Amino acid sequence: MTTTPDAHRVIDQRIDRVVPLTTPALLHHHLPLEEALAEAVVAGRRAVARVLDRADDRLLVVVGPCSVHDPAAALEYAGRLRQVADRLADDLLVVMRVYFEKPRSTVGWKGLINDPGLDGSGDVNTGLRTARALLLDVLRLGLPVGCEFLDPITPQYIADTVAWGAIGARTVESQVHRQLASGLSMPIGMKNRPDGSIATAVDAIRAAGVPHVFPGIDVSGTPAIMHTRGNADGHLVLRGGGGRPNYDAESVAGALDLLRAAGLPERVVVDASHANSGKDHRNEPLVAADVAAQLAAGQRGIVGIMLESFLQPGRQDLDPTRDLEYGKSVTDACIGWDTTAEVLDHLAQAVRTRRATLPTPA
Ligand SMILES: O=C[C@H](O)[C@H](O)COP(=O)(O)O
Ligand SMILES: C=C(OP(=O)(O)O)C(=O)O
Repeated sequence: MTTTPDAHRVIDQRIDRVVPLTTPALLHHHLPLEEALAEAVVAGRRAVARVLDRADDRLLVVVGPCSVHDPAAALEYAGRLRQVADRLADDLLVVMRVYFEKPRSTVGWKGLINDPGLDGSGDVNTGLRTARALLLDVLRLGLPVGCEFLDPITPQYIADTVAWGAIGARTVESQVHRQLASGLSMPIGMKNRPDGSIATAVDAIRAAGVPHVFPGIDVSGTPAIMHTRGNADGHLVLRGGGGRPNYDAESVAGALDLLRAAGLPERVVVDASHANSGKDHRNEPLVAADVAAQLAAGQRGIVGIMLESFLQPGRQDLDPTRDLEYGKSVTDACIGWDTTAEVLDHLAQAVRTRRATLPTPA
């Protein structure tokens, strides 16, 4: 006769502690997306899709800190960005990078949702609340927001505020993330893999473009079988990799060829940071200048650029023995505010030059 094994000896043997997680619905109840903001999100998503489709000849610019660790500094940044975004709105569609989930190569701080205390205490409930509150504040300032979706259940808590999303280089090959992208409501950028493989991101765009069925949670937090429609707004983000950049004209042309061969729209967003900058923020303006030159020379396949930028240039380590410098990244190094404004002006000028040399899109 078989006996039921003692559950305590077989279940959760490596789980130290289980803490109840708030539901998406409860978080939405406490921090609702007001009607005017919902309209702004819908308008933001539509505007991004139009730029991706080249129905709008502006350049999508996803710009902001590598990660948010201090909501006050992020909001100050948003206030400054809003002014520049308004000034350059004829040429640039500015979306603020408001990133709360950090995929790590090995280990490291995993972002504000995972660890809002920056100390490993892992208070995810506070993280989700802080993240959503900041997203609403940025929307109230009048900026669309972009973020990376890393954890497959996080989107139910925040995705209603997001106009542009990314699947990162480390997860672009994951079926879980491709399925997720197929059901997300906003355009999703697929990053090339850390080793530089663009084909993997092209596969991800194709996979996310069709319907999928997978287990998830609904907005009430109940386990649910999600039947998705497919995401037609998937696009490639070139971030360099395998020890070399891929923002130059030849690399861009090669990526557009791959997209064409896969029967996908020929459009790329260039990430000026990560392996394209060699993780040195001082290289970001050089990458942006190269992209600007390609735009000015008439390259219409480049529909967007990503910049890692914050109030102060550079980065700092999270060090519990020292106060953090205000407005400086605790993950990847960022360009500072003054450089950011110069780079955005330069890109806007390049868009105007491209517009002047090409027929207006239908
Ligand atoms: O964008 C941020 C980082 O590049 C990403 O989280 C990986 O960082 P890591 O290689 O330092 O872990
Ligand atoms: C982690 C990021 O980028 P990548 O996936 O390209 O490394 C990021 O943009 O924060």
